[in-house]
Amino acid sequence: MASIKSLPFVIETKAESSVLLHNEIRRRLRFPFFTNRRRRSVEVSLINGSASGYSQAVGLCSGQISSCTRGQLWRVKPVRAIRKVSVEGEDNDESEDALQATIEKSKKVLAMQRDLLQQIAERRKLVSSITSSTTDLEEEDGSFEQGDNSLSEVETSGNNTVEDQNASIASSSYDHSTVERELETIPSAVSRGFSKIEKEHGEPVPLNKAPYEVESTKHVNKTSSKSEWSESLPSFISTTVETSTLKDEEEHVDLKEPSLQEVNVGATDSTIEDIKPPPLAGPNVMNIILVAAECAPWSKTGGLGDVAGALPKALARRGHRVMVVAPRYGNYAEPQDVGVRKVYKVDGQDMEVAYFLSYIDGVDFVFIDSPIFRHMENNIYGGKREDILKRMVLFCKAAVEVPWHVPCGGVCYGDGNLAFIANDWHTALLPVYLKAYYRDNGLMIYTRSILVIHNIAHQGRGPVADFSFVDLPQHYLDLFKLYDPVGGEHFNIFAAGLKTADRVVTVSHGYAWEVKTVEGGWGLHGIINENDWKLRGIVNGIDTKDWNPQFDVFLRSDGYTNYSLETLQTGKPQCKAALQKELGLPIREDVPLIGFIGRLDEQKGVDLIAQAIPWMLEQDVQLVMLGTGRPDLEQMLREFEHQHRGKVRGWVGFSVQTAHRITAGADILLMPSRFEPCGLNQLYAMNYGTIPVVHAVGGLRDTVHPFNPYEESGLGWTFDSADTGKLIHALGNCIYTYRDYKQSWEGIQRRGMMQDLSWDNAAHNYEEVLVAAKYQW
Ligand SMILES: Nc1ncnc2c1ncn2[C@@H]1O[C@H](COP(=O)(O)OP(=O)(O)O[C@H]2O[C@H](CO)[C@@H](O)[C@H](O)[C@H]2O)[C@@H](O)[C@H]1O
Repeated sequence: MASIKSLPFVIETKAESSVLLHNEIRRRLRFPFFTNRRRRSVEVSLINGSASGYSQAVGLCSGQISSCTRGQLWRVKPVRAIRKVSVEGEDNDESEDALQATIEKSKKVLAMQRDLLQQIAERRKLVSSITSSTTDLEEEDGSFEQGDNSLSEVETSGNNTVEDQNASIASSSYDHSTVERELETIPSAVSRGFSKIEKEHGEPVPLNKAPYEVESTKHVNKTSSKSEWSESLPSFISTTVETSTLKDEEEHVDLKEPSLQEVNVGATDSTIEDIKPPPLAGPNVMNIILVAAECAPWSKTGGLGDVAGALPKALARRGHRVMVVAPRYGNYAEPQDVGVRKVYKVDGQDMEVAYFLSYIDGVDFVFIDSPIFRHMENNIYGGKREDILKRMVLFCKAAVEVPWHVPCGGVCYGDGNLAFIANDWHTALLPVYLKAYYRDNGLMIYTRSILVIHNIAHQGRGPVADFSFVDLPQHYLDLFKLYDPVGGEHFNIFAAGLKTADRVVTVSHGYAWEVKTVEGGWGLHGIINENDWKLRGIVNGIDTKDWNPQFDVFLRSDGYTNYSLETLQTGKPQCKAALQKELGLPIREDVPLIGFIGRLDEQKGVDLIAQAIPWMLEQDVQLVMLGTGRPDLEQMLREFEHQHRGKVRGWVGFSVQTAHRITAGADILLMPSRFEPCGLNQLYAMNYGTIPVVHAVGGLRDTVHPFNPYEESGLGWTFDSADTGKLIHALGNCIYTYRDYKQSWEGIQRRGMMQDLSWDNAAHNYEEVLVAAKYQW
């Protein structure tokens, strides 16, 4: 059986009209689903005559071509393979040239169609998201603060699946005339297909798993299934033991999930196949597993949680099969126990893990459950050094094997065409385990690992003796050993991860440069420079659904309001008044309200704000600071508030709702970070029409272009060194513009809000890195 999915082809024919052409094609290609309903499986049009006397037609084939013999496929040449296919009975340069010209022409036409489709799909996405947000508005009453790991929030996201499918039609290359029809029918077609499978198999089969993907995954899974080689497992892997009381996971699949055959039958349902557009990632489609110690909205201490919650969805929108693996710190409402149990050895002790799964917005969210993670959501990186280390060891050991053990939509990911994305030192052991336990032993040989640096200041350092915790062959010790003047000779997990990962990404271009310097590399600059060839900076995006003033669920009560570019002039002042009221500050529209949100530590430059406060108090401004962290800085916040109640609020705590409300209600966001790998708050701020004043480092320099009053360009104010005087200078200019140059101010706001800050660009760049890793040996 030859299978071609939405593949452009060129066919040569003597048919003189499109009716005859269609008839000929129907005769030549026997389509199993070529019924009236699926007539558009083949779209063809006559293009021109060729030297051989044949006419040429270009078209798109989006069905499965079955039972094709060479004879039946005579003169049908997939465009991509055109150079390789020799046409029987014809070896003519001239006709090859003509054919080539036709291909080029058809490519251009297809590209134009794709652009058009993209525009249509984006508009439809916008319309449907506005509709869904209106619905949400009526239904929504949840809050992150109570029941933080909000079911309501996640359910809201879950609703987007259909929209996302709809949006990704952008990449479809159907005939233009069919586009409108396609778009009209998609939502209902999707939901029909979805509910049909759900009904048949009890559990939804993810829509992004096309039949051929399921089939190939099945194959991968079969060929790389652990059970096939478990007889000869090296001793260090055999620490993975299944508990005797538990069912084999294959049995579990049989009982709870549809069988592979059933999945195939269901998934090849013509309705679903009909609406499945080709993935944006094209032939680069991969299985991707992002592994992180936190993942919003379930767990979050900072930007890493936001990234783990949002980047995977953008990768899934490109057509990849994507999973996130995070520890299960609490009793999350949505993820369900998949019934699989495994045991891993950590520091000589057997530890059992369970897996909880939830499929949201095209992503499989898998949570690893173990007593050592439970109730740690407010203390993810807390406790004794050895205890943190043990948690990360267990997490990484279990995460590497998730693609073998956790059936998602009925089918495990398997280890072919697979890449892990590990994040920061907490999961930097994953690339090391992947190499030491598996690839060094001929297992998972097609699996790759990317390590993302979100913050190199935290490295998982300890005494060299800590090596005993990570349970690796002795010759791996050198990977972890690092000497620097501060720590002396020590054990360094980030160092080992950076050396072992196939590729390294950091979260902005500026920071990619900084980590190679003595000042920015925090002792790891040497290793990073040695591995410069595999380092790339990719600026973070933002979740434009969660962090969007138009849809923000935290702006729907207490006097706040949703607003957009069109309603900026009324909506934002309303949010400002609501914030002033909520915090007990004088409600004044004319006073510049300055916000700060972030961890209270050295990195965020809170001390610079502290030094600037006497100056600020001389101005007619209000200052609101939200953060947790170093006890002395927390105390400082409380004292500021206590001493200057009419002007300053210092909110010590972690409140997602308050963070959203400050972002909406403030006029100015202050980020005097000493270093900032990317920074998300300035991106959120710009999306809300709040003007950032930042120290131009790392991602802040990449993303906040300074205001130029002569050209009326730029997005905020920057200062070039972590110095209180410079901060005051920049903030002073900002306040001056706020007061005296209203039009310029509005221009900055509007430019900020009009940027495309979504994850889509970043996801495309990550894809390039993943593909580079895939083909690297
Ligand atoms: N008290 C509080 N209450 C509620 N919410 C709070 C809060 N304190 C912080 N937050 C939230 O946590 C996130 C912080 O993200 P950042 O990117 O600014 O910093 P962080 O240093 O944690 O991340 C690291 O990783 C990210 C992701 O790559 C990089 O952008 C960054 O530069 C790097 O330091 C934001 O969503 C913010 O609103």
